[in-house]
Amino acid sequence: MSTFAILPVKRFEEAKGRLDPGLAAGPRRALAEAMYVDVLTALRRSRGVDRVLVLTADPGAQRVAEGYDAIPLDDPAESGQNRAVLRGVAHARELGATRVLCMAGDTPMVDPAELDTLLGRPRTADRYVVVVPDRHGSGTNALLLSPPDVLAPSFGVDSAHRHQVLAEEAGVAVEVAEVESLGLDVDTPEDLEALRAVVASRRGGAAHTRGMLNQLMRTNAER
Ligand SMILES: Nc1nc2c(ncn2[C@@H]2O[C@H](COP(=O)(O)OP(=O)(O)OP(=O)(O)O)[C@@H](O)[C@H]2O)c(=O)[nH]1
Ligand SMILES: C=C(OP(=O)(O)O)C(=O)O
Repeated sequence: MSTFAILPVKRFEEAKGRLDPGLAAGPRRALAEAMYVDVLTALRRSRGVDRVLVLTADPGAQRVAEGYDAIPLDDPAESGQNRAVLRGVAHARELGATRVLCMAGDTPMVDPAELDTLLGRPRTADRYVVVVPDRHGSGTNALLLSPPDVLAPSFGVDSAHRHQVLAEEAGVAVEVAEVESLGLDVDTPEDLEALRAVVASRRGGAAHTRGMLNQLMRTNAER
């Protein structure tokens, strides 16, 4: 079995638009980059992930991917998460992947040990879909596909339910797996407050995001 992680990353200067105007453009960009590096770090530390494909048109994100032994793939179209993920899935199949873990770059708390538990869980079927919902139970923060083309990812509003319906319509076993460290994706100001709270409540995890938020607090305090 060969598990590839597929990580789509929007250009940092275009990312996290829903955090505007609460967070200025500079900190928004820095947050997007810090969260990406934390997700990439967790993927590289996960024993269950064999390779990481990063789909991005951002030159900085491409360079960081290489530094983490991930494979950067350009995304000239920049036509949304689903199209980017589909390109990554196709490339993963060419490289021999037998399943793919479709991730997002805005889940900085992700814990590699929890990824290993998710990926290592014995499954009787060869063809299956695992949906990891967000903390509201409506979004999809990770999608495990075996084989990689078992289902066309359909990220977006209410995607957790949609992915389950698509799997059922395809006659494929589907599992909804809550993963505590994958519950929080940072899209809205409310998500950002939740992130600040969870970072403050723990000593470890999300090192780059933690550092960026601490720097932001210091900068604001100096004003
Ligand atoms: N490569 C690539 N990644 C994308 C694209 N659109 C979104 N993503 C990534 O897909 C994941 C989920 O996207 P969103 O939650 O919508 O992130 P976002 O677009 O920065 O947030 P908003 O600007 O608020 O929509 C994140 O990792 C994004 O970086 C795209 O067109 N190309
Ligand atoms: C992409 C998704 O949501 P968001 O845009 O809120 O990250 C999703 O949950 O499928």
